[in-house]
Amino acid sequence: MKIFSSKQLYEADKVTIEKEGIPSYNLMERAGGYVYEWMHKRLQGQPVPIKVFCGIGNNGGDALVIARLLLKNGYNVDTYIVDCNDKRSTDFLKAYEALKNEVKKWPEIIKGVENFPEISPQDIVVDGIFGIGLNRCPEDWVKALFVKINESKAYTLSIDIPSGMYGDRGLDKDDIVVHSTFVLSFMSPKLAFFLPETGKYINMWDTIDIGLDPEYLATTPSDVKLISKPEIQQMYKGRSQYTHKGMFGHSLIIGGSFGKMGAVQLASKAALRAGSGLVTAYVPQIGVPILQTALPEVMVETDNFNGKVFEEIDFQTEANAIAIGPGMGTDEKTVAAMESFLKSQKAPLVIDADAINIIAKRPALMKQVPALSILTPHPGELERLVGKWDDDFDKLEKTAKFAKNHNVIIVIKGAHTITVYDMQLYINTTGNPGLSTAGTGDVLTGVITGHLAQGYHPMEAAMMGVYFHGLAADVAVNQYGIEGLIAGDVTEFLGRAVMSLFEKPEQEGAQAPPQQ
Ligand SMILES: NC(=O)C1=CN([C@@H]2O[C@H](COP(=O)(O)OP(=O)(O)OC[C@H]3O[C@@H](n4cnc5c(N)ncnc54)[C@H](OP(=O)(O)O)[C@@H]3O)[C@@H](O)[C@H]2O)[C@@H](O)CC1
Ligand SMILES: Nc1ncnc2c1ncn2[C@@H]1O[C@H](COP(=O)(O)OP(=O)(O)O)[C@@H](O)[C@H]1O
Ligand SMILES: [K+]
Repeated sequence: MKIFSSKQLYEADKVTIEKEGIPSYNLMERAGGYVYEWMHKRLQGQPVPIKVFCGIGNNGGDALVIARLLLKNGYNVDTYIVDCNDKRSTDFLKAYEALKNEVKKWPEIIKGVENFPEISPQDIVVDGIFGIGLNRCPEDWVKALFVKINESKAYTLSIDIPSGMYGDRGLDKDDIVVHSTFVLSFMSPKLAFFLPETGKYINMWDTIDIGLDPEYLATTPSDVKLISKPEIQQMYKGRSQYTHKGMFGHSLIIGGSFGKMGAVQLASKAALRAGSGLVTAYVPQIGVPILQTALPEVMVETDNFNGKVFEEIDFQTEANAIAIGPGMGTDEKTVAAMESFLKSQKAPLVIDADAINIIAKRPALMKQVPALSILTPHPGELERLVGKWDDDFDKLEKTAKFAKNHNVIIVIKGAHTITVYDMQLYINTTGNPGLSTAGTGDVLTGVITGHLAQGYHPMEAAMMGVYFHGLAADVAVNQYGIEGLIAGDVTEFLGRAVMSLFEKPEQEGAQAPPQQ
C-alpha cells in the first residue's frame, strides 16, 4: 500500500475536483459522511455523549459535517469551534452554514481556556481541530485543550490525523498531540503514524476511501510503502515437488565470541527455519563444541587461533549468502579480520550488530561493503552509522541518503521496521513489543540470510525476513504472551508464520500495538 505525502493528497484532491467537475465541498461531505457511517455502524444509535471539536480549516469542516449528520440522526452531540485563527476555509464555512440550516443545536465557540467544556471518560471525542494543514505549533490555550482531551481518558476519534501531529515532519519540543484511540485517515495512513516519536500517540488506525481520483492514485509514485500480506504473497516463491537441499542455498553465519555464542546459534537456526538448504556457522574455536552440541543441523568452521574472538575469517564453505556480526565483539583482532574479509567479498552480505559497530568506527570500510548488502541496525547502531538526528523524519532522510550513497539496503529495526533502499521506504506491519527481548535481532539476521541464500533478491530477502520475523512473533505471543516471548520462540514459529500467508484474508488496515 502506498503512503502518500500531504502534498500528494492535496494534489489528489485537486485532480479529483477537476476531473469530476464537482465543487470541493462535495469531497468534504463525502469524507464526513463516511466517518459518520463508520461511527453509526458501531454506535447503533446509542445516546452516548459525543463532543465534536472542530478547527477552522477543512479538518474542522469535516468534523462539522460529522456533527451535523450525528445530530440529524438523533445522537447526543455537543459541537465546539476551536477558534484558534481568524481565518476560515471556504468549505468550513459551507459546512457551518449547512449545520446551522439543518439542525437546531449550533456549535459553541471556544476562544480560550475559560470556554473549555468538561469532558468525561464516558464521552466520545471527535478530534477535528487540525488535519494535515497544521504548519506550526498551536497557541498555548489550544495545546491546553489537547491536554484536557488527553487527560479526560475519553474515547478519542481523530479525523485524518491526530490534531497537533504534522503529516510530513516531526514534532518540535513544545508540541503537544491529541492521543487518539482511533484515527480514521483519508485515503492513506500518514508516515508519522509509523515513527516512534509520533506513532506512540496512536492506538489504532484505519483508512477511509473518499473516492479520490483512482488514476492519480494508481499512477503517482510514492516514496513510502506499507508492506503487508499482499506484497509478501507476491514475493513468496514456494517449492515444487522435485527439490533437494542444494537448491535452497547455503547460509554462512559469521559471528560469536566468548560469552556471546548464543547469537550465532540463534541466527543459524533461524536461517534453517527460513528455508536455507544448508547452514554453516563460522565461530572462534571456543564456539565449536557449543554450536555442534546445540545445533546438529548446522555445520561449523573456525579460525586457526585459540582465542576468545576471531583473529581471521577464512573458510571453505561455498556460501550463497553470508551474514556477519552477531555476537562477534569489536576486538581489534576481529576488526582486522573483518577488514580483510570485506575486501574479498563481491556478493551482497547481511551485516548486523558488531559488524555495524566496526564499520561505524572505521567509516572507510563502507567502501568495501558489496553493493546491495543489507545492514540491520537497531537505533543505537544506526546512530553510530549515520550520526545523530533531530527527529524521526530527519533520521529517515539521513538513512536514505547514506543507503543511496553506498548503494546498500538499511533495515531500521524498531516497532515498525523500515527497510530503506534507493530513497524508498518500506514499512513493515507485523511484530509486537514481545520482540523487545535479547536475541530477536540475531534471529532476524538469520531469517534474512536464509531468504537471501534461497535466491531471493536482497530487497525481497530483507522485506520478507522482517515481515515473517514479526509475524512469527505475532503468532508466538498467543502461546507465550508479550513478556514471556524469547528470541528462540520467534524461530520456532517461523514455519507457522509462512503457512498463514495463504490462510484467511488479512483484516483491512493495520493496527498499531497497544500503547502503555
Ligand atoms: N484529499 C484529502 O485528503 C481531503 C482532506 N480533507 C480534509 O482537509 C484537511 C486539511 O485541511 P486544511 O488544509 O484546511 O488544513 P487543516 O489542518 O484543517 O487546518 C489548516 C488551517 O489551520 C491554520 N493553521 C495551521 N497551523 C495552525 C496553528 N498552529 N495555529 C492556528 N492555525 C493554524 C491554517 O492557517 P494559516 O497557517 O494559513 O494561518 C489553516 O487555516 C485534511 O486533514 C482532511 O481532514 C477533506 O475535507 C477532503 C479531502
Ligand atoms: N515493540 C516492538 N514491536 C515490534 N518489533 C520490535 C519491537 N521491539 C523490538 N522489535 C524487533 O525486535 C528486534 C530487536 O533487534 P535488536 O535490538 O538487534 O535485538 P538483539 O540485539 O538483542 O538481537 C528487531 O527486529 C526489532 O524490529
Ligand atoms: K484531527
